Amino acid sequence: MTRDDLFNINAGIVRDLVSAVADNCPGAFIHIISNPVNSTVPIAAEVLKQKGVYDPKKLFGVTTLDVVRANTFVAQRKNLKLIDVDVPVVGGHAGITILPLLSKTKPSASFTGEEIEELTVRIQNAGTEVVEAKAGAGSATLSMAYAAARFVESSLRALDGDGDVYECSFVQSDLTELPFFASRVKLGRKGVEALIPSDLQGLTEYEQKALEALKPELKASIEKGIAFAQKQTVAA
Ligand SMILES: NC(=O)C1=CN([C@@H]2O[C@H](COP(=O)(O)OP(=O)(O)OC[C@H]3O[C@@H](n4cnc5c(N)ncnc54)[C@H](O)[C@@H]3O)[C@@H](O)[C@H]2O)C=CC1
Ligand SMILES: O=C([O-])CC(=O)C(=O)O
Repeated sequence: MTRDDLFNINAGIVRDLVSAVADNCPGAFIHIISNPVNSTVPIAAEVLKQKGVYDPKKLFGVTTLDVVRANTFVAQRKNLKLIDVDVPVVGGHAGITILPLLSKTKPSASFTGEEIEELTVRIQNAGTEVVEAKAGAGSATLSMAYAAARFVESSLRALDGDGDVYECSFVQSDLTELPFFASRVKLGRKGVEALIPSDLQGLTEYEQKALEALKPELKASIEKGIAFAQKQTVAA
């Protein structure tokens, strides 16, 4: 089962839950973790638009687990302290749409071409690895909970006025030609305060190619979500 197979079940669940959020707490930060995130976030956006309460700064797809995995695998490979490692992961949250930018790893680390290929594929497939290992009994559970807790805590710090909160998230974006894109964002009291474009500048040839390669799949997933939501009329 892929994240996209979950579309038929989760699209309706996300539509209904977000519709309830729109009615009851329209100003809330909304964190969408249900898969396929690449489609469920656009569904949520459409529902909120239909309800007249869409604030793109407050709608987030939770891709934190991709960063957690990237940091972990890089720390293991390079014998670094996990707490020090930070790898931005951009694009989306499925297969090749997950693009770890290893050249932007902090602290700076060098990788052979082979290591880049191996780590990139491992990070992209880590969720599927767990889904297959559990064979129908669900997906990554504890690591998802950890990632969700981290993102929520960051959101709470931002709401509390901390001026130094950055996370990667799948949000409405103008960093590429796609309407939604995961990148590092600065969080503030009102939600997304700024998208951070610098991670996408000065990419290696490998990353640039991977970025172009992921766009058609990500675009199709976004459009699938929008089409689903536009076919339905949410009760006003
Ligand atoms: N974004 C991310 O990093 C990750 C996302 N996921 C996604 O999180 C979701 C949950 O995954 P698991 O916990 O493994 O699934 P699961 O099948 O173990 O749990 C799903 C839960 O949702 C409940 N549920 C079903 N219909 C519902 C409804 N209409 N309203 C409210 N709750 C409902 C079920 O009772 C069940 O407790 C999946 O969509 C999965 O793909 C999982 C791992 C990582
Ligand atoms: O692959 C899945 O359905 C679960 C998931 O999103 C992840 O573990 O990243």
